[in-house]
Order: sequence, then C-alpha cells, then structure tokens
Amino acid sequence: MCFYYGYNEFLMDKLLQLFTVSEAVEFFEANEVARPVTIRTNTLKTRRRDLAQALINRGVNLDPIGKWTKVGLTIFDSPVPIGATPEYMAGHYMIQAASSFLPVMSLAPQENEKVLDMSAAPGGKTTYCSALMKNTGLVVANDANKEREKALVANIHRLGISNTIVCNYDGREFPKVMGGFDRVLLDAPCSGTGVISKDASVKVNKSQDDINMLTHLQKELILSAIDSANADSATGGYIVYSTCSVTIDEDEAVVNYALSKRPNVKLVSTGLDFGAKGFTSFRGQSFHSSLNLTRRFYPHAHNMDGFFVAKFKKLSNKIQNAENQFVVPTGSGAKTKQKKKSVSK
Ligand SMILES: C[S@@+](CC[C@H](N)C(=O)[O-])C[C@H]1O[C@@H](n2cnc3c(N)ncnc32)[C@H](O)[C@@H]1O
Repeated sequence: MCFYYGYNEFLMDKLLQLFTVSEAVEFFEANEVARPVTIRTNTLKTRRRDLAQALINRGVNLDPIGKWTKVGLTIFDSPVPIGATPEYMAGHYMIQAASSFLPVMSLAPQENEKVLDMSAAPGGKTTYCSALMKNTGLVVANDANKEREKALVANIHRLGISNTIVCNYDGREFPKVMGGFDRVLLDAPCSGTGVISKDASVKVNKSQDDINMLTHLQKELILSAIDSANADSATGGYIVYSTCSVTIDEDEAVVNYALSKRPNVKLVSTGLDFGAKGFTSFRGQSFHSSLNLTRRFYPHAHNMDGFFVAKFKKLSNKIQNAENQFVVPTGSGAKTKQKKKSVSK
C-alpha cells in the first residue's frame, strides 16, 4: 500500500493506526483527488446571492457549499481565473477551503469583542472573524512569519477590513505582550496530514521527529492561547484550537495536555453539527472524556480537507473559587483530585 499510494512507511503506519483498512483506503483515494474549489462571501461588501449572480454572469458554474454555511460557494468551473475576477479584486470573496470556515464558525466572534488570531497568515480565518464582527471591536492578527504576513495584510486591505491590527510575535510570548481577549483562535502550525490532496510532499517528508517538534510547539502555543483569553469576559472567554492534521498527537493529545496543565478551562461543544467525534482513547492512551466534544473532519467522509476543531471555555475565577473539585486528565486516564483550599488573608 505504501508503494501504491506513495506514502513513506512512517505516515502509512500512523494512518493505518487511525483508520480501519477500508477507511484508510478511502482516505488515501480521497487524497488523490483535489477537493472542490470553494470561496467565502465577504459579507462586509456583498451578499452571497449577489456575488453568485455576478459570477454566474461571467460564466462561472457554482453552487452553495452545503446547508451548514450561508456564505460559502463551490466553484465547479470558471472561464476566468477565480483569483482574478473584478469581484475578487474588489474584495467580494476569499478563496478559502471549506474546512477553514469551521474554526471561525466554532469561535463565533461577536460584535464589539476583542479577538486574537494567534497564527493568522494568510488571513482566511482572521478576515472571516472581522466579517462576523461586522468590522467592529478589535481583531489582533498575529503570526510569527513576517513573509507570510504580506499576504495577510493584502487580504485585510482587499476585503475592506478596518477592525484588525497585524503583529509579528512568537505566539508563545503573547501573554507577555497583550491579554484579556474575549476569544482566541489558535489555528496551529501542523504537519498538514489533512491536506495531502493539496500538498503531496507530506506523503514522504514527515517523520516522527517532525511530529514531535510540532507537538512540542503546539503544546506551548495552546497554553499561551488559553493564557491570552479573558476568563471574566461578559460575552466570551472562548479558545478554539484547530489543525489541518489528522494525527492524534497533534489533535487530541495536545488538547488533553492543555486540560491537564490548565484546570481553568473545560471543553465545550464546537457548535458544529457535523464531523466525527474526537477520540477519548487511542492505542492504550486515554484522554479526558470531554474530548468527545471535539470534532474531526475527513476528506473521504466530508469532502473537505482533513481538519480538527476543539473549543474551550475559560472558567471565571469566581466559578473556580466556588468549586472545590476538579478533574485532572492524564495520559493514563482521568483522575479526580481534591483541590487545596486557598488561604485568604
Ligand atoms: C495553519 S497556518 C495558519 C493559517 C491561517 N490561520 C489562515 O487561516 O489563513 C499556521 C501559521 O502558524 C504560524 N506560526 C508558526 N509558528 C508560530 C509561532 N510560534 N507563533 C505564531 N505563529 C506561528 C505560521 O507562520 C503559519 O502562518
């Protein structure tokens, strides 16, 4: 199978552990086919109906992506490059993978909130946040890679975003820079095992060392994302973690680690009404039972890039003080611990 589909032995083993053999074959087959081209209507400038009509008038063959999104369109074919139409230039849409809508839908940023996108470039999710917030409040779009931020800035300008500032910090340092965000998105750097149909090099260029390096970074970033959120936010206090990888190491294991290190957060429903449940155990590892609230998306099952979404709620200090019991998830199962009473002077 390695030879037939062109995966290295490491990744083939990893994926065969994740799926049944028949599912794995479906996954490999789906990776041989490009996902549909999809665009997101920029509701700051137009409505989906008007955008669709304008593109149809140019001979574009399109349809709504599905019932789950009111802003997405699938482009079947187009006589003009979809990244060069007058509507594109005018910022009426973003060319964006359908899976990339999901973390923002889960984050559900509200008008007038303060939102952090910790690894934002090239800005598909940042600009969607701004659109949902109707250009109100503040979005801080951060990325550690200055080169990639050029595209982020260009997209912000093209789409007419006026509530966003761009900065260039290592996300791990972020709590020292700024805090108190109502909502934080961490669309983490990952191995890209969910987007093999876009980048076939992933089949051969990943090793366990790469995954270990990435998970180390993801774990540091997720704690930083949690620490940047405001537990006492009147409207939010939410953190969304997402990756375009399907490996447990980068998904459930990172979320489980965050739960064990930060007892001031709990997982809540992603609010996404499709997708497979996250794993609560995997090959002898057990994760916190609430991991079943996380969602996995697969190319073969959902006709979109492989994706993972988890949503945390940061608990208000008042609530935490009122509780005297909390659950510490560990690699070998969840234990209930008695919390030490804090001594107030
Ligand atoms: C999956 S991409 C983000 C895609 C983006 N959210 C979007 O929707 O357009 C991951 C990003 O993480 C950035 N990154 C990597 N290490 C980082 C770090 N330590 N702090 C902040 N950003 C980082 C990368 O430069 C990359 O742009």
